[in-house]
Amino acid sequence: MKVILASDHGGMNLRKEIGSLLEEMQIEFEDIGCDCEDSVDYPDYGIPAAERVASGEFDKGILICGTGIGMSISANKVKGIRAALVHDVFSAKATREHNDSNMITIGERVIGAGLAREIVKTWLETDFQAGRHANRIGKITKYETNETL
Ligand SMILES: O=C(CO)[C@H](O)[C@H](O)[C@H](O)COP(=O)(O)O
Repeated sequence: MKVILASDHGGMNLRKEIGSLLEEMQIEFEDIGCDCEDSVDYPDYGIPAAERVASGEFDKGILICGTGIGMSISANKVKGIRAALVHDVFSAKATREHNDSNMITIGERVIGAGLAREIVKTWLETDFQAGRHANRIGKITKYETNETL
């Protein structure tokens, strides 16, 4: 599995923590920044990361900003991306099983590093259940490709 990791200035510390987790889990990943002391704009990191997941270069992506919301909005503008904003372990599992989310977004200003690590670990280790959930994702994909439902 190949993972891309990005944040704005509001998510930089948690991004480094999640990078350490990925190393511990021996998961291949690329950290595209930011390397910012100053303020940056989350779409400048979230959209390029999402494009690289949508293209198939990476299997999954993890995006962090202050709340996770800006990154979620940005990533979900990219066709083929299902970015889930998650701040609890139950949702981390459910969004893999039900939504086949290919990106997760987290807010460094919302939860602590310990919970964020549990969330990411659960999210990476949970498989999509397909079945009825695949039909629902198929409808989203159809809408994205301008087909009628
Ligand atoms: O997009 C966000 C809010 O939905 C992110 O949390 C950003 O990190 C945040 O807006 C940055 O805020 P700042 O006051 O510029 O540090």
